[in-house]
Amino acid sequence: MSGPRHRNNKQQPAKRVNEKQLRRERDLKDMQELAQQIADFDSKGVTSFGELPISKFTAIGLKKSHFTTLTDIQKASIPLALKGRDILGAAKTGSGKTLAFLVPLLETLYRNQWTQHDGLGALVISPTRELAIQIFDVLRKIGRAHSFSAGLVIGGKDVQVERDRISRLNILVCTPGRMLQHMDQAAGFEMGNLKLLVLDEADRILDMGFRKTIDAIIQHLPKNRQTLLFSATQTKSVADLARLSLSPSAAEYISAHEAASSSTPTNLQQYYVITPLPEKLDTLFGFLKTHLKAKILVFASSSKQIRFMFETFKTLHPGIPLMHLHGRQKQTARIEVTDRFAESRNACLFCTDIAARGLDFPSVEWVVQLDAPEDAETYIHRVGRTARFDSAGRALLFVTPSEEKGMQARLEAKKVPIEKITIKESKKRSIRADLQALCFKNPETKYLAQRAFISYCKSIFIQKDKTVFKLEDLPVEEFAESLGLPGAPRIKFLSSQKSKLLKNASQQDFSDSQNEDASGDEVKSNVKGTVRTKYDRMFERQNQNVLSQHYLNMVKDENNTARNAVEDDDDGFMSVKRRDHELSDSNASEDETGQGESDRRSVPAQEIDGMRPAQEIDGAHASRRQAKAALSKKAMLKYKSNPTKLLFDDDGNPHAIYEFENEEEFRKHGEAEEQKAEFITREEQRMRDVDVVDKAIAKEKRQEKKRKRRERELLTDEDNMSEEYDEEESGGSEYDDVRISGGKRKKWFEEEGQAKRSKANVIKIAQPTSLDDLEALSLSLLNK
Ligand SMILES: Nc1ncnc2c1ncn2[C@@H]1O[C@H](COP(=O)(O)OP(=O)(O)OP(=O)(O)O)[C@@H](O)[C@H]1O
Repeated sequence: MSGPRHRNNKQQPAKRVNEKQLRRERDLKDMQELAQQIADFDSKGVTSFGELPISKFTAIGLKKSHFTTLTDIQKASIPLALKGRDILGAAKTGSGKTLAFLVPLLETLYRNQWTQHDGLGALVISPTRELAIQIFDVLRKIGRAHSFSAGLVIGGKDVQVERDRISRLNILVCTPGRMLQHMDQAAGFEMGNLKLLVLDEADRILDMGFRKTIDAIIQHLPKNRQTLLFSATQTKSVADLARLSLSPSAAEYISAHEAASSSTPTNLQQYYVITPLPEKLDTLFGFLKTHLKAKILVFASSSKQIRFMFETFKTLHPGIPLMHLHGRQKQTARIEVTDRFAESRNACLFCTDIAARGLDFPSVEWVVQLDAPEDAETYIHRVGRTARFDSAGRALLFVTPSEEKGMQARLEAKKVPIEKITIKESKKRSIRADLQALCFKNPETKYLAQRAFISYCKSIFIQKDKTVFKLEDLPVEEFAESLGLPGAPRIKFLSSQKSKLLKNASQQDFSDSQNEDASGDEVKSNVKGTVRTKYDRMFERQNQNVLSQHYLNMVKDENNTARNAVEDDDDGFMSVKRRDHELSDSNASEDETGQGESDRRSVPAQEIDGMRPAQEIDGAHASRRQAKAALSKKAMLKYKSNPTKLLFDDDGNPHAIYEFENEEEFRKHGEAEEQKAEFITREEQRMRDVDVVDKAIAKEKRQEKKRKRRERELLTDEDNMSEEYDEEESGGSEYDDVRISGGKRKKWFEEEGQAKRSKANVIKIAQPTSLDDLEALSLSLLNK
């Protein structure tokens, strides 16, 4: 080894120690200065991040991410949070709450000189995976100059891999369920040092669905931490705050827009339209057809409806790229869809409420709520996916006639300015016949339609607000028809709690009782996973050649995917029994409730338009198991005599099998085998003839329907053409929306009363040119 090198080696560590020492002293000095600046800081008149007493590392991250000016909630909450106060922050959707908690988070760890060896310093909890991912992305951007380690704990990934990394991280962004799993299972996962807890969408996290999980997580956390709660619809519940060890008197309640006249963004235009349930899909399809260049989010109440709409609309090609997002998808699919929609310029995303909160998709123009939200808070979050930060947006809510009054009152009470509109007849598209054809051709589609039907009914059944959502008002037969089904599937409400209620109560009492009853979540968990219908079993069988691989994958996906706590689940809650076709499978004749078809008939059930709440089989004292045993097929056999085979004649009268002819007479006609062959040929021919006649009748009916539809369209087109022309002449309206070639704007909907006004006292008649036209004209005049 050479001398000089040896000398260098000795000098370098000493120099390094010196440098480290100097840096530490410098950092300490910076930190003390920063602490002093924070203590002295007066937030009045502050407008930019540059004026805040924050570290240069956070300042670099903010600058590189192009954040310079503070939003209202950031101005109001960041200075207080930097001083170490607990915050309950409420501000409109899209107003920048994420930075309002992420900036103080980074600063807290920085001022505490947090290192890898200090373990977990900050925990951010989000109600959905998508939102957690988004928060994590923002954290990475603005925290890029810091040296903290951060991780995302959201499920859908290998637990072991997460577990190995989790204990080395300083910041975690998580969803409640997965976080608790790690807390309970990861040995050496220490949270005793935690300095800061953030609950984004706090009201959602603290509500029924997550209550137990959050309580369990909080038990693992130290009490002397700082807590920040943010949401567009904030909780002020003292009980909630006590659970988080927040004292309402000590915590700062910041409502950035409390004095505002509306609780939704000012640059958001909001409309509602009364749409009877059976017309919803037609109306939506018409809407999409007239907004092909827009970026649209469509909310429905369950993943089954989303899947049905997505699969069928995809086949019907409205002309806009379609995507779907719900909690039953695999995590990779969810991420892929979210990214794809974020990047799209024009697309329609069908989604459940997993996309209702916090998601920051750029440039969404329309939020359409196909199904009314469960409450005004959910409405506010859903519409908040558009008109974010300083951009504009529009929202359209579909309400059924029976929901209108209640929903309007709820929204008014929450300061939501919403305007009623009606849809122009000419812009409606009926897809009912197409859906019927799809269901008829494709058992998978029919199955999806049935599931969509059930889950919609269930969503109404479990709604807490019974003044808005009335199960008994659902036009079930028409609704089923609108989905392409030949009849309404019968639905049984299987919860024993409900059936006990039913036994003693009238239908009205039953509805009322739901208000006091446990939440939907509890209803779900009572019976979750316990009931499979014969159809479920049929579709699960792998050798079913009616099933495509595509459908099998869908079923598999459904079973494999980790269930999101926010998501719907009608498995085990209601069962479906198709009226239109029975399966001969002997297994299939009994569903998992133990009630076969005959038994079901013996149950005195109250039937509401196709929906049957089931009652306990044998009075209050018989247990389900006893009832099941008593009614099992085997048990029933002993009451039956030997079976007698019957034949039915053409008039439907039963005859014993040998009643028609004795053996001697029979043999006179020739050899049995020959007679059999003859009989088969004859019957086959007969079937073919009948088939030809049936097909001809069906074709005739179809043509007749088509002809009538064309006539109707012709008439309304004529009518609307002149109507549109009138509107154009009169200067159009603020709702003008769709540009057609040649620069003329077409309207998809019109103001309340507009249609009536323009049609009043005038019957516009197109010049009849053919016999068909004449017939259509006389029809229309008769109808006026
Ligand atoms: N100070 C700022 N300057 C510029 N853009 C900002 C600023 N703060 C936030 N934004 C942008 O505004 C949009 C909305 O922000 P953010 O997602 O934090 O809103 P939010 O209040 O959390 O909304 P929600 O209630 O829906 O969760 C984002 O695209 C974000 O990048």
